[in-house]
Amino acid sequence: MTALPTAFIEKYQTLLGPEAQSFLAALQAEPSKAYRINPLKEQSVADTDTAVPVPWSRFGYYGQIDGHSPAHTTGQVYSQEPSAQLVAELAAPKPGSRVLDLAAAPGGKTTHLASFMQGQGLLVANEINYKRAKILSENVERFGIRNALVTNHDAQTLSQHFPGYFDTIVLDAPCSGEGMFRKDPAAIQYWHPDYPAENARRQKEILTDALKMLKPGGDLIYSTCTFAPEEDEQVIAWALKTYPDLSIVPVARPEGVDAGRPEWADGNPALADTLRLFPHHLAGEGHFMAKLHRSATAEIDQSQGNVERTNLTVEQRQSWNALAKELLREPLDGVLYAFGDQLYRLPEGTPSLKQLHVLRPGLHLGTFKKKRFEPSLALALALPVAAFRHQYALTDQQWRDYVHGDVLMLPAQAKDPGKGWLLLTINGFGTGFGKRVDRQIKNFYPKGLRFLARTTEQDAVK
Ligand SMILES: C[S@@+](CC[C@H](N)C(=O)[O-])C[C@H]1O[C@@H](n2cnc3c(N)ncnc32)[C@H](O)[C@@H]1O
Repeated sequence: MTALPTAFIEKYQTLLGPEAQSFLAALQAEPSKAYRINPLKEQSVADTDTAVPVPWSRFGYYGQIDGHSPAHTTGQVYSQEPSAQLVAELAAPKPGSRVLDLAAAPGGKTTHLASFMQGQGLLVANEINYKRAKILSENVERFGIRNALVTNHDAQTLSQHFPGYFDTIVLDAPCSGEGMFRKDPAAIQYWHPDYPAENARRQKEILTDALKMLKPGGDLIYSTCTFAPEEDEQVIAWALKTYPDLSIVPVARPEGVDAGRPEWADGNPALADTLRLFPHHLAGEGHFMAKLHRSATAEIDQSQGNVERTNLTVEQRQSWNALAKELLREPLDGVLYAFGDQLYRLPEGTPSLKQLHVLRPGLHLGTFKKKRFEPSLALALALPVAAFRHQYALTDQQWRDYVHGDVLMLPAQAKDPGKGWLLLTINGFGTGFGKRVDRQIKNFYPKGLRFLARTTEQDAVK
């Protein structure tokens, strides 16, 4: 591991006293790996190790996920280090509520929040950086999330669209990343003594904009993956002083999780209700989090909440209806919305999308082509397998061929899966679409996602 900066070591020796030695030693140890299973999928995960649960996470287990495995590609699991798994647990949004994940890429908290929402309500997953927003959007698709808008805005611009709108906001703020030191040695290179203070300035700006979007009576979870008091207790102390309608919600502290340190900020005893996760006290990389509540009587600007309506032409509706009849056992309800040649089903109560930079407005249904409609991968990943009329279960080798982009041949002895569009499954989970023509199954796995999946034997001789 890259050596820790001397100024960093000295800072934590001063803050932690005799405890610093075990903290600094923990930063030299191997990182903890974990993942969450996806409750939006209907079955339990057969090929992952669920022996050791992450104690504070409803869906979390210790262990490493192969990013090229069927379990990962079909969205049954999401890799996320253990301490980060407490953030969405504090939020635990209700199905049907309005939720914002303001700094969302690559999607750890978004996928976790969606796990609580069960496809009901509106989840806005926003990311300022376009490239990262695209990765976020892919992860939303892979996880089978039906009720998310993925947007690409800075916090200030977003706040103008959604005044006083959200019941729950998660601000997993950009930070100095001291809790990333074990996982990503590059984070050590970025660090310098003024880095936490620089980050704190930006965090206060983003938090100011985030709070403009929080309803009276709503909750905001602020979190960082750093240990620096400037970015943790001191930001919350500043927020409590600046916004008298905010208070810290006391939350149960799981074993191994530390209380926040009032003495590292302005001494406000309420700061002891924030949470610190240290790698020398639990198996996780490190995090800080605070659950803030805005009083129900707070007076702030609130959005009028115009709802977006369908914008389909008659031809587009006919084209989708024809495909839906062939593909699905039951019609899909909800507001259909065309974005250029792409068709989406909006999350319930989606506000006006005008002037919003949206990468994914809800569930992607597919693409209008000349005189036909092509279903999307998102549809295969989001709906239960039983929703599709015709399915074909791939063997492991066929699945490797499929994700590689090859045309598949129906074996002579195979049971007739039907003609036309087929949902292809692996281990009982939808993995994409194929189109059956005679004994061939044409491959519709998106070109940008294709990869070479190795067999376990190939991995063994690697
Ligand atoms: C800690 S990461 C988020 C990790 C994510 N929540 C997850 O769990 O996968 C912080 C994110 O904030 C974004 N960011 C940076 N500056 C921002 C700003 N001014 N407003 C909003 N987001 C910002 C970064 O691009 C980065 O993706």
